[in-house]
Amino acid sequence: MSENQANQTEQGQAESNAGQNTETRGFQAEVKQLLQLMIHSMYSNKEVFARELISNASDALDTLRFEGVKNDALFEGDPELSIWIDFDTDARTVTIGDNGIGMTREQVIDRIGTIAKSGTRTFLDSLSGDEKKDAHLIGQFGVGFYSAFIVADKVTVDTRRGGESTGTRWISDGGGEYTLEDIDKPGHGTTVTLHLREDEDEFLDGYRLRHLVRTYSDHIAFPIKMREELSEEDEKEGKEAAWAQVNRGAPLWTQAKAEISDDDYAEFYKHSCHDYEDPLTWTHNKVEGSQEYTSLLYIPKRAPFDLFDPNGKQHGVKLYVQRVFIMDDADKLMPRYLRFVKGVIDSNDLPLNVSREILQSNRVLDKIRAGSVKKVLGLIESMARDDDEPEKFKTFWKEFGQVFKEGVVEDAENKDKIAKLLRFKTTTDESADPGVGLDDYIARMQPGQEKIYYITADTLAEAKHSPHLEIFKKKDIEVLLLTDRVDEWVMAHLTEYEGKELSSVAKGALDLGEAETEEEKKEQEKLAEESKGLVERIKTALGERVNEVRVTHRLTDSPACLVADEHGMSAHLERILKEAGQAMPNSAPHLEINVTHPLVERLAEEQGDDEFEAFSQLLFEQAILAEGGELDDPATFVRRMNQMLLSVSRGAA
Ligand SMILES: Nc1ncnc2c1ncn2[C@@H]1O[C@H](COP(=O)(O)OP(=O)(O)OP(=O)(O)O)[C@@H](O)[C@H]1O
Repeated sequence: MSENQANQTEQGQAESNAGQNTETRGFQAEVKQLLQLMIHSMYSNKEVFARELISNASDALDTLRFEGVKNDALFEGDPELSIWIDFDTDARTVTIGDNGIGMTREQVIDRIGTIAKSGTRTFLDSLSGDEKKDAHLIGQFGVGFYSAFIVADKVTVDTRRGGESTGTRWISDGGGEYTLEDIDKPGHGTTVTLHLREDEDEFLDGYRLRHLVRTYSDHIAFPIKMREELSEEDEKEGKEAAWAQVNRGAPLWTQAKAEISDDDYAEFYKHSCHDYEDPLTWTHNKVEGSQEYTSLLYIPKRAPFDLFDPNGKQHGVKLYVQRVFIMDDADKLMPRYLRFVKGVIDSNDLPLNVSREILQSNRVLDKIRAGSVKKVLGLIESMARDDDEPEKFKTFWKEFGQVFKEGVVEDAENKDKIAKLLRFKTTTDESADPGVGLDDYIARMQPGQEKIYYITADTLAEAKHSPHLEIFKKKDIEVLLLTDRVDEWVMAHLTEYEGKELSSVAKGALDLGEAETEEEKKEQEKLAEESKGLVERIKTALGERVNEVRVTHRLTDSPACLVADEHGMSAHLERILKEAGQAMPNSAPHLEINVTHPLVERLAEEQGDDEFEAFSQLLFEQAILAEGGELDDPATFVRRMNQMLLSVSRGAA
């Protein structure tokens, strides 16, 4: 520890700048709310403050080391990077310091007076006030710096960015405001001083603090130093306690797997990935040969609240080169559909002064990324196969299934592997958790069935009750029920699996292949032949509203349904795109009629042209409604329906 560093543990050495430029500011409303929640709901986990503040210090050291490669002046001649922890029994304070990058005044305002994450307000509004549950939700968010207020009723941050002359002091009691003032700070970096709450004296104890560091921060890559305990004698003689390293200090991923316990892996994860819960699972690999890199990749237990926020910045996977942190821009290391993966990749092949521009298109990085994706897919596969711990895969699918599906579109190279891991609700097994896989579906296909059938809809109820499923129910053919928004998009790219075509039950002419007998096919042809006149009349009555009218064999109970073109957009997708504000050309659907249904038989007997037209329109419009669509002119539909009801009731009278 340098003298500069030691000085930083003492506050208030104001000289020329001290006390100038003082101002009081209010916290952003979200911060206030988060602080209150944190203090109340995290109390049973109050030790997290140490891990969070040490993590921040370690990140600041990482950043300095990265920026310092190009700008040596940032180190200010103090290249030995470390973190230190100290306490003062009389003042009742605990201090955590670092000689990292530090912050300018603007950065302090920006970073510890506001929450930069978008969607925070929505997140906070979703909190229930139920403490136990909220503690978990807070975990999703990442408790961060504010965890200091769990044990402190006042927090002082002294910070100076490397290369700047003036430092900044930030003080707050966690109420609604904080004050800022200029200070002279000899060493660059940050010290956070916690003025402990009344009952928190347990942290004014070297043994307790050392234990915390070893439990939670052992594998932080920088030395964490504390003053050694003095014997009574030494104390009497007024000896200065020496600083000594408390943590192991070697990055976890560089150690042999056999030496690392599950607890070590979990603690490292919580530290470096800013999570409050243990991870769901992980994979640790050392790759040697033409490429040399180590990856330690985790899948969290819970999706972050901003998983679907396009602007949401996830901590993601951090890239290190020869143990020096380079960046945590997850996009370069993981594809979007694996954006929930966290951890570390450490390459021996990239140059240390690698820039973001170089990383944009770099073959070494491309290979590392491809290798890491394979590892993650392997990890998910092993969860899916693991019959001893089925809960893990269920959790994975519940939290990340929707995002993972995007891989079918995004990652052509691994499409088949991804498809194998997809899980669906189906007509046969709606309660399967997390759902039915395509391999299981194929294994129980009906004799003669050649395709994998699916239906897309907004809700499970809508999918299950769709008239399109009637013939499938009759023939006991399983149909996948797809209700996620991404499903339409995913299925447009997943047209085949293991040589079997995937086919929408609401598109194209229905071909059940050999699942239909010759007799059934002949019967259908006969019905179609006999109904030619009726089909022609309906087509004339409906005009442009329909593309084609044909006799169906999909329906057993309903009189009619709509069908999209084989290669066209399904009505469901059209609706999604319209809702998203896209201009849609008006594509007329095909109307299929069930000529054995009493209503259609009755229609065939209708002699009056006006009545026939109104009846046909009704048939068409109820087919739109039955598949979850909206009518362009609902009032006219209601009028027609009422007229029909009246004439029926008059007829009955
Ligand atoms: N010791 C420090 N040195 C430099 N900057 C710091 C330090 N501590 C905090 N900061 C800055 O304040 C920001 C906010 O910290 P905070 O711990 O609340 O969130 P975080 O670390 O970004 O994410 P998380 O909420 O997941 O912990 C950090 O991103 C960092 O820019």
